Amino acid sequence: MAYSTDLGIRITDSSLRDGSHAKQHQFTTEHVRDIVAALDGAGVPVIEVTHGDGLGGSSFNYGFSHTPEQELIKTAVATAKRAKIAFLMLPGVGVKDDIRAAADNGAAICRIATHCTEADVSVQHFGLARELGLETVGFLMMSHSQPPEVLAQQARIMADAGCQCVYVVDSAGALVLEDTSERIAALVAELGDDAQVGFHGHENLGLGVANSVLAVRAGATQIDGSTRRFGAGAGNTPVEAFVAVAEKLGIRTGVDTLKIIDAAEDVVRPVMDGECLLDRLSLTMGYAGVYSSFLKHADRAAKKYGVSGAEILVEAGKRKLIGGQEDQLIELAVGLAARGTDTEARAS
Ligand SMILES: CC[C@H](O)CC(=O)C(=O)O
Ligand SMILES: [Mn+2]
Repeated sequence: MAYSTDLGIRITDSSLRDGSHAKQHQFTTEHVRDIVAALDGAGVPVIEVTHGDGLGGSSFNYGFSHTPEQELIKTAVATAKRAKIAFLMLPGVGVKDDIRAAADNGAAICRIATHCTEADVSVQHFGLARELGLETVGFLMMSHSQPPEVLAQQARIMADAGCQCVYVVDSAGALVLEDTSERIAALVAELGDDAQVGFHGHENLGLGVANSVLAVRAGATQIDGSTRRFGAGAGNTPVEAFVAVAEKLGIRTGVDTLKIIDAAEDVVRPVMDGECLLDRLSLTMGYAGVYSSFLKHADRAAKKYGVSGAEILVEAGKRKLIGGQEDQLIELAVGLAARGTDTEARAS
C-alpha cells in the first residue's frame, strides 16, 4: 500500500537543496536553522536539505559546500518540531554510506534521483533505504525528454525496488501544461496502489504553479517547490504561490498561506544572494530543455571565455546533456570562443 497522508497533497520544500545551486552550495548551519524554523512554523510537512547535487555532491565538478551536508542535516533535524527532513542522493555521486549517515543523523525521507531512463541504477539504494526504515521517493530527472510510456516503465522499476512515491521531475522547466498531466497520468495508471506519484517543477517557462496544479488534477499527491523560488534555473515552483492557489482551488496542503508568504519575504529572501530570475539564461534553459542546475556553470563559462551563455545553453540542449556533464559546458564555451562567435551583445 502506498504511503498515505491526511493532507490533500503533501508539499516538500527544496529551498535548502535545490536552492543550494543558486547559493553556490554556501549554506551555513544558521541559514538552515532559520529557514527550517520558518517553514516548519508555517506547516510545511517535508523539508529537503542536501548539497544541490545530492549527498556527496561537494566536489570540484559540482562545487564545494561551505558546510558538510551531514552537519546541515543534523541542524535541520534538531530544528524541526513537526516537519520531516528529507535528503537527495544521486547513485554514483553519493554512496550507500552517505545514506546510512543521513539516517543516523535523523533524516526521515530518502529521495533517490536518476536520469529518467536509468531507474535501474537506483534499485540497491531503495533497498538499503527501506532496510534502514526510511521513507522513499524516486526522482525521474529530465522527464521532458521521454514520452509518458517510457517514464511509466521507469517508474515501475523504482516502485518494484521499494520506492514509495515516484516523481516526474521537470529538471529543465521545459514541460508545458498537458506535457505534465499526461506524464503524471501515465505513472498513476502504471503504479496504482503500489506507489504515489509526485511532481517537481521549475519556473524556466513560468509554469511551475500551473504545471503543479495540473499534476494534482492528474493524480499527483506529492508536490515539490521552493519558497521564494529559491532553486535552480529560474527557481522552483514557489511554495507560497502554490499554497495560495491550492487554497483557492480547494486543494488541501496543510500549509498556512499567510505564514508561508511571510517566511518567503522575511526569512528565505535574506538568505538568497539574489532573486531567482526568469531572465535570458533561465528562459533559454526551459526553451532548449537544459538542466536547471547548469545555470551557474554556463554563466561562469560564458564570462570566462567571453561568449554567450544563451548560445552555450542552446548547444547543451541540442547535445541533450544530462547531470554530471557540467564540464561539457566549458568545452562548448571554448568551441564558441574558437569559432569567434560575435557574442558581445548577448554575453551575460
Ligand atoms: C542534480 C540534481 C538535480 O538538481 C535534481 C533536481 O532537482 C532536478 O533535476 O530538478
Ligand atoms: Mn530541481
